[in-house]
Amino acid sequence: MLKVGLTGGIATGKSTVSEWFRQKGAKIVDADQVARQVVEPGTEGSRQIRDRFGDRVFRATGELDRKALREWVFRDATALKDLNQLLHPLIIRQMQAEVQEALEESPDLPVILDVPLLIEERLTDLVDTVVLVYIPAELQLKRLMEREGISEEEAGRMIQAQMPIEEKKKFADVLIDNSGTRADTEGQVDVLWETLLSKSGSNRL
Ligand SMILES: CC(C)(COP(=O)(O)OP(=O)(O)OC[C@H]1O[C@@H](n2cnc3c(N)ncnc32)[C@H](O)[C@@H]1OP(=O)(O)O)[C@@H](O)C(=O)NCCC(=O)NCCS
Ligand SMILES: Nc1ncnc2c1ncn2[C@@H]1O[C@H](COP(=O)(O)OP(=O)(O)O)[C@@H](O)[C@H]1O
Repeated sequence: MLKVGLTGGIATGKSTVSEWFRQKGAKIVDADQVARQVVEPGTEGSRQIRDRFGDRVFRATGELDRKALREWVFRDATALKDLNQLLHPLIIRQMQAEVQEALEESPDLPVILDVPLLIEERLTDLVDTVVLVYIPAELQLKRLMEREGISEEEAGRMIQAQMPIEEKKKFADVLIDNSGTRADTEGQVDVLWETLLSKSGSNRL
C-alpha cells in the first residue's frame, strides 16, 4: 500500500506523467477531476460557490462557468482564498474516499494522487512519498501559454498563485525532470515505477 503524491507547478507535466503511470496500471486520483465533481449542478460545492460568487459564474444550465471563475480568482487573491476555503475540504474528503477505494481494489499497486497544490495546502502528510514534476520557471511559462493559448500576463498570474517551482523542490522526495523530450521523461517514469512497485509490496518485479 503506497500513496504517492504527484505534484509540480501548473503546466510542468503532471498530467503527462500521471497518464504514463496509469498505463502501467497505477490507480490515479486526480485532484482537478475531483474539483470538477464537487461543483457539479446540485452539489453542496455548487451551492456554496453561488452563495459567495453569485449567478455570474454560472451558466443558464446550472453548470459552473469555469472560465469566468478562473478569470476572477486569478486576479483577486481574496476571491481565490475564499474559493480554496470552500472547495478544499470537499475535494480532500472525496480524494480520501477514492484513495481508500483504490487501495481496497488493488492493495499491491501504488496509488498516485495527482494534486497541483499538494505542497501549498500541506497535504504531504496524506502521502508516503512526494514526486515533483519539475521544469524551470521560464519553460513553465512558455508551456502554459502554449497549452492554454493565453497571454504571458495571464499565464504569469496563474503561476504566481502557486508556490514557485524552485521552492517546491525542497519538499520533494523524488524529482522528475520534464525539461527534455517526452521520451527522456518517460524513461525516468519507468525507473521510478519499478521502485514504487517494490515499495508497495508487489511481487510483480
Ligand atoms: C479556478 C477554476 C474554476 C478554473 O477552472 P479551469 O479553467 O477548468 O482550470 P483547471 O481546473 O483545469 O485548473 C488549471 C490549473 O490551475 C491551477 N489551479 C487550479 N486551482 C488553483 C488554485 N486554487 N490555486 C492555484 N492554482 C490553481 C492548477 O495548477 C490546475 O491544474 P494543472 O496544474 O493540472 O494544469 C478551477 O481550477 C477550480 O475550481 N479551482 C479551485 C479548486 C482547486 O484548488 N483545484 C486544484 C486542485 S486541489
Ligand atoms: N517533455 C515535454 N516536452 C514538450 N512538451 C511537453 C512535455 N511534457 C508536457 N508537455 C506539454 O506541456 C503542457 C503541460 O503539460 P501537462 O501534463 O498538461 O502539465 P500539468 O498537468 O502539470 O499542468 C502540455 O501542453 C503538454 O503537452
